[in-house]
Amino acid sequence: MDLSEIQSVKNRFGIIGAAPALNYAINVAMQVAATDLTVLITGESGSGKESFSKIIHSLSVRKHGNFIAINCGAIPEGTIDSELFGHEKGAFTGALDARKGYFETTNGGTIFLDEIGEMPLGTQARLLRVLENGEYIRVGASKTQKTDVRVVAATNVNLLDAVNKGKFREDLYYRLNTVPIYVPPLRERDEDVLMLFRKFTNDFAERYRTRPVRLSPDARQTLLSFDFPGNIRQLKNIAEQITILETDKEEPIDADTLWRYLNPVNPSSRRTVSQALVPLSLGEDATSFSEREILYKVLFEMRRDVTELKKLVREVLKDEQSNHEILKNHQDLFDNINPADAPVTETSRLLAAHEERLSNNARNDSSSREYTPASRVVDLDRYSQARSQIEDVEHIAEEEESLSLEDQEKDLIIKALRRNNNKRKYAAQALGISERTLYRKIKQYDIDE
Ligand SMILES: Nc1ncnc2c1ncn2[C@@H]1O[C@H](COP(=O)(O)OP(=O)(O)OP(=O)(O)O)[C@@H](O)[C@H]1O
Repeated sequence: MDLSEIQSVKNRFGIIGAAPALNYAINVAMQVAATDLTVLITGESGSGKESFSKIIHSLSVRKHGNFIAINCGAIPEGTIDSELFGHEKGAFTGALDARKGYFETTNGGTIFLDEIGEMPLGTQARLLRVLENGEYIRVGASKTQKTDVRVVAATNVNLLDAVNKGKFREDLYYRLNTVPIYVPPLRERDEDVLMLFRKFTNDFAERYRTRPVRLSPDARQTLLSFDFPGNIRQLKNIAEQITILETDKEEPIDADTLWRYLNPVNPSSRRTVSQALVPLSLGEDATSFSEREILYKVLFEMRRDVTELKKLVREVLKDEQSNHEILKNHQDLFDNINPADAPVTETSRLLAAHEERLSNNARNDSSSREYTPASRVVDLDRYSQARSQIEDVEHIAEEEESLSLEDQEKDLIIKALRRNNNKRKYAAQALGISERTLYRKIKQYDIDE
């Protein structure tokens, strides 16, 4: 194993970590890239499987061909055949034109089939055929076509279990598994946790124009002992939350504060570091725990946002109302205030920063706004509106509290979908869950899109 070559691949693909199991997996990917073999990447959700498919494509002779990543769990069962293999005009209701599938458009390149365990059995039969001899048939066609595509597949479920349950074809499993690559979970890469945390907090500090957080020795131990059911994706989310919410960057983050981010559902449960090693969800499988924990975290974050926002607006209202009193009693004096001399309170500074982030339009408008007593009265109207909006938010938050966890989950998903124009990919990103999980939840809760 040439460690310097492995390091250069890590640099090129932004892979952080030095755990031997990670180096081994990268080495296998580098070796297999040059061949045209089918590769199956296994590893828990969020462990970083996608980069491996890119390494394999980029270091192969197909590097100038197309690379396409498809999440099999995110495509509805009724359309996956047509997406992958294309269809003829009139093949089904709504097929107004013939359409090429990904196996046709990626001819000469690589297809990454993520969440392969979610592929319906009928599609598995078509995939096996294309893997065996490059042949496929468009939906609704009778003519066989040929393509030359390399397949890299990934799964975060045990495919042999799926084979035993009759959900996955055994012949396809062995065909895909020609070369397996195992991406280790974060808890098996102790030495990488601190390195990744530092990298993520530095990157987010740069993005949000703040200083990177530091961890106390106890907090570092807590991070090292945590299980990370959501793996690197979870660590990255936590690093982002801490960077934004822990505004006091003078002191290092202590273990209790860090624990609130690691376990927002039950923040008071941390007593000793060793307790962090105890499974948190006996009786629940790791996947459902990780999804639930992530959704809890979203809820927690929303609550915290609402609380922060309420605090902010109350402070601004207080400031503005007392200024309004002064304005009434000392109109003459106030008229003479030079805008440049006006005190800038911390809350108004925060609000301004918040406004700036929220809307470019606001930034454009602000240049035409003048700081006069009249405009401050108008501002009071704006803050009254803001107050009533906050009351609405409080009302919604109260309603949310009265909902069951399932209802809250459903509600969150509906809101995320609406906010993202029903684009599942972006809604899933906003919720911090995979597209496959989102798709399953949409079906589970029977959500209309
Ligand atoms: N070694 C790493 N260094 C830096 N970032 C990483 C590393 N591994 C993963 N990430 C980041 O973690 C996130 C999750 O990784 P990725 O999407 O590849 O996981 P996955 O195993 O494909 O998950 P899923 O099975 O849910 O699709 C991504 O934002 C990715 O950039």
